[in-house]
Amino acid sequence: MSKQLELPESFVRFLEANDIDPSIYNEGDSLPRYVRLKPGFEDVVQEIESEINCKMEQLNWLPGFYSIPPHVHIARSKAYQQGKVRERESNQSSSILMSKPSLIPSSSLWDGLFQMYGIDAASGAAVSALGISPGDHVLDLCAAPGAKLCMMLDLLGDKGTATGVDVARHRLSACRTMLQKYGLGERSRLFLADGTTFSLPPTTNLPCGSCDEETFKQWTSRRPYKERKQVAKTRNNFVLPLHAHPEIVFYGHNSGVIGLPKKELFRPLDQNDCANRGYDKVLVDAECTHDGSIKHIQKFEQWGWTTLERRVLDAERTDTNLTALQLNLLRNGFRLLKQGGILVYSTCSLTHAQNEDVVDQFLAESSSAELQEIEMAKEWPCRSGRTPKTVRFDPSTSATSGLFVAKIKKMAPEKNVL
Ligand SMILES: C[S@@+](CC[C@H](N)C(=O)[O-])C[C@H]1O[C@@H](n2cnc3c(N)ncnc32)[C@H](O)[C@@H]1O
Repeated sequence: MSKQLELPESFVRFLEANDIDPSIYNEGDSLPRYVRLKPGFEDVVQEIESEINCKMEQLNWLPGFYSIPPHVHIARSKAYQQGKVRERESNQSSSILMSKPSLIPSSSLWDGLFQMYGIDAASGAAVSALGISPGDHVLDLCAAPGAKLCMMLDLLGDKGTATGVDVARHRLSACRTMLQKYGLGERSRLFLADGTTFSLPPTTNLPCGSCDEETFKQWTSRRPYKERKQVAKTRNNFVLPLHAHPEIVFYGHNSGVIGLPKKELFRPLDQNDCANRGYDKVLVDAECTHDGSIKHIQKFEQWGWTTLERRVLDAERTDTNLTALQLNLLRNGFRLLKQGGILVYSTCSLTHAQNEDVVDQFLAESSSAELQEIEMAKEWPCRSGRTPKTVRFDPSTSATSGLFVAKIKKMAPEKNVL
């Protein structure tokens, strides 16, 4: 039976003000968990099932995704932990690993288990809406901790690049760890930067510096003394100070960074250049109040409801700031998009203020932005948002976490009619 959550009065008031039914938070225990398998690993489902000791139900509406019972925590499962030990002791690769040798990062044998990702199906749908093809240059403007970025990289395969941006250093470090853990770092770059002002193009050009210019060498976690000093100075700033320059915190071998002159990487895109040299796909998975993420809200029972008041409601109280941030992230993400490129705006809030209102305001001011029908959404367990063509995953009907998704295309700028 689902557990009744004792929501604090202030949160209930927030829900009422935003027309959100508080009873959705009682569903948390019955919502399934979702996992995604790296492409090419579909044939090892049975082996993984016996590892985690439960059945994985394939989703017929989202390739590569499976639901598992709510109580199964993959990372904490006995099978998972024993799997590690067994591999270490016997020093032999399991059949899971043996079956796809080319896809497996070489760091350690039991990394094979890391070809399975914990990611909600609604989040997977938002990434699918981008329609990523191998060879695209993709930008994730609010990337950390990185579950969606990993999926974007898997969709790119061995062509194209992914650039992840986030304003929180500790979250971006977790994102870097995740990319490395899953062996996905090769084509990615991570920047600690403000997504509302980030302006660096994808590194699609060949290095063009003269020999005496300082160029990027192979990425190493060891930073030069000058950089370490700089980082130490800002260590207590969990979030990047306003107007700070972007800092590159990771780049992979095939991300286009190695061999590039340092000043070249940090040369911003010219306003007029974006349409040609911008990104093919941009995800703006904006900072929000997270009220649609039932499991996230449930966690405050352990963390303490005062933490919820601080993290969720304070953010909401500074309402204009949060929605202004979302609008500015959307504006900048769209600016960095190539002509013909696709942007997806998503949040895990169920409020109209952070979703339809933001998108409507953006569309009203951007003549080259066109809201697109998400064709594949016809198969998704979602419903239309208040703005036609946008979609919403409602936890009570979709059996996923709550999510709003809007897909926007950059059209040719309208000619001035005299
Ligand atoms: C909803 S989370 C993103 C989740 C992520 N897309 C994923 O799939 O793991 C929102 C993120 O936005 C980041 N953020 C907040 N303000 C930002 C800004 N101005 N620029 C870039 N990132 C920002 C937060 O640090 C947070 O990591």
